[in-house]
Amino acid sequence: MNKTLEQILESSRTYTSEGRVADYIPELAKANREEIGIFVATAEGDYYAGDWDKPFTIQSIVKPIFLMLTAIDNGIDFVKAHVGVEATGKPFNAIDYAEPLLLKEHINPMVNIGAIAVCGLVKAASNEERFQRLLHFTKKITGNPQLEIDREVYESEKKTGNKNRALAYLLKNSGMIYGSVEELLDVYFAMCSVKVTCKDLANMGYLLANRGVDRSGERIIPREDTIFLNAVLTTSGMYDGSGEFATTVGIPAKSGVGGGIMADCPGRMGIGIYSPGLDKKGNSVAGVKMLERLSRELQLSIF
Ligand SMILES: NC(=O)CC[C@H](N)C(=O)O
Repeated sequence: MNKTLEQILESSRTYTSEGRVADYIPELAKANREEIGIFVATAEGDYYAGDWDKPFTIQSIVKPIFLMLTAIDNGIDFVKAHVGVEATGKPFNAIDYAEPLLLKEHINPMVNIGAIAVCGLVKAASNEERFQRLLHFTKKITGNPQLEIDREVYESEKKTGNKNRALAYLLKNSGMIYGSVEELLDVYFAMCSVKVTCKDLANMGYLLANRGVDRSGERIIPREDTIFLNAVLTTSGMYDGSGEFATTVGIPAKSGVGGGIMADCPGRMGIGIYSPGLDKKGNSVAGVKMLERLSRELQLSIF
């Protein structure tokens, strides 16, 4: 299996030069687009190749974590009463929500506006507690108690994240954020800046693949929440590239503008990917290529 991963990685390496690193968060522009890594976590063991241990910020892959903890805290019916599950077909940071569309059923939790809303539904007495709970939960589902925030990326996004600020105020105006907007954005920016590796993402994917039970046998997420989450990831985890990704790879996955992709093949494996060169939609170019090849090689598509 390590040999297969090595081959897939090497044959996808040329695609690293096709992508562009994200620069709308200035600190992310420092990423080296030649880096490329893959990690696969299975019940039998771990397999990896390339820069699987290079840290990068989790960015949008935190969106399923918001959704997971909110679902655990409040139940799926509560979540569905606050946000929708239909793919928007729009870029992840779209702001062109006509007023009639600013209703919960049009707010998808895998794009920025919905993720900010869902972040605010995580149970906590204060936003500081909300952040601590989310970080603790992220450590648990990645199996990595050392996770920390990349302060530079956090400050960089906090300083320049005015579009997210605008989205959050739209939510506030529509009654979808309850407390302080700025404090909630702070939680959102800080959680997008958690530093992870391919291994951390693969462990998170493994948990989803294994219906919420980790490798030590401990149940971390209720089974029905993993089914809900995998369905949402399959239909909207790759932003407005989700349909194409379903046809070429065919497994639940979530990408982030840091260059990471977390994917899982239910019943089989969790996968963590890293390569920071992105396509126009914000998905890792070489990362998607590796997943296409892995899916073909191991017949991963769930369809
Ligand atoms: N697509 C992404 O990874 C977006 C996350 C990023 N922190 C943002 O809000 O813009």
